[in-house]
Amino acid sequence: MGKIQKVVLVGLGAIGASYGSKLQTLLGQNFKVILNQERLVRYQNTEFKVNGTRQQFNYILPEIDSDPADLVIIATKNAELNQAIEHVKSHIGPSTIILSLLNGISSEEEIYDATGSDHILYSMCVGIDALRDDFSVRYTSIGKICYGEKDKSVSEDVLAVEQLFTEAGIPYEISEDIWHTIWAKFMFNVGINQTSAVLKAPYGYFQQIPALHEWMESAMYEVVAISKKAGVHLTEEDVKHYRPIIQKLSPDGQTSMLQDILANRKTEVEHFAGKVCELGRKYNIPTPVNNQLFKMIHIVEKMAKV
Ligand SMILES: NC(=O)C1=CN([C@@H]2O[C@H](COP(=O)(O)OP(=O)(O)OC[C@H]3O[C@@H](n4cnc5c(N)ncnc54)[C@H](OP(=O)(O)O)[C@@H]3O)[C@@H](O)[C@H]2O)C=CC1
Ligand SMILES: CC(C)(CO)C(=O)C(=O)O
Repeated sequence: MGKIQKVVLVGLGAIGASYGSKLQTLLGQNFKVILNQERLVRYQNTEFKVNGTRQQFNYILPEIDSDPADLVIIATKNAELNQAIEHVKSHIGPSTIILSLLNGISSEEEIYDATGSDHILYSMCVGIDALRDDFSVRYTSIGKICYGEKDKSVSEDVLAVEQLFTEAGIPYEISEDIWHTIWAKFMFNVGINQTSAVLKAPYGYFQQIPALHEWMESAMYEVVAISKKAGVHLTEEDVKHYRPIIQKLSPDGQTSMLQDILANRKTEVEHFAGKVCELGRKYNIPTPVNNQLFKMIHIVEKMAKV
């Protein structure tokens, strides 16, 4: 892969719009956002703002016939991933790099199953406190995108993405062991996203209330136990690594799962507690905290519909 010139994004939400606005500024017409017909009507008639600045995104329909993109970025929620893959498929050629910014530990495998692509870089973003309110996205910290090859090689694809992110001003880190990094992030989401969603607690409460912090970490330690059986070997150090990161987040900021609850959207609980409980059963490891969180979040989702 030479220089990345054409980028396609699917998922213009909190994450997609935050990083996408930087790519839009760098690439102009060579940065496209895929929307299906129903979304196109909604988005075309509305101003889209990131941190208060109007964005002129170039929207295209999934079925538009075009040359493959150099890079496809997927930034939907997990529940929308299958549909998003269908929407971008016609933009994926034999050398198109694919980057999935979704939380959880399964999106890259799902993308591989659906596309058979050999150019999927494993990735995730951290430290970003983006908030979405319909067509307005705001963040105080853009965090960084961590990515890499699952086999830890520094491939041409890795270097091409590095050049793009540098030119676009997107903070990034080429992870030495991206699979470990993704699992560590998964552990963090299992803790903070789920407890924040149940208590409707923005980050400020996690910064100030030790008992809440402890409850969050009790959910994370269940992931640590499972990771050892799964060959990833998270440790207490991985849990502690997130403590200063929480302190730096905006006190009013909300996890993506809390944002989903407040906006009456389906959450990603199946990909967090759901996955932990599934792996706990597989490896015979008790997961009482996540069992409760799984039930509670489903109840909270149902309460929104009553
Ligand atoms: N928000 C955050 O701070 C963080 C989120 N994450 C992770 O990043 C991922 C994305 O989260 P987030 O940005 O918060 O999610 P959002 O819900 O804000 O954004 C998802 C976007 O995808 C769009 N979308 C869904 N399906 C399609 C489709 N088929 N075609 C085109 N667009 C589609 C949605 O459009 P519409 O609204 O029109 O339905 C929405 O704009 C999640 O896995 C989350 O866990 C990771 C780190 C931080
Ligand atoms: C790490 C955190 C909590 C914010 O970047 C996140 O991944 C999310 O909100 O889903």
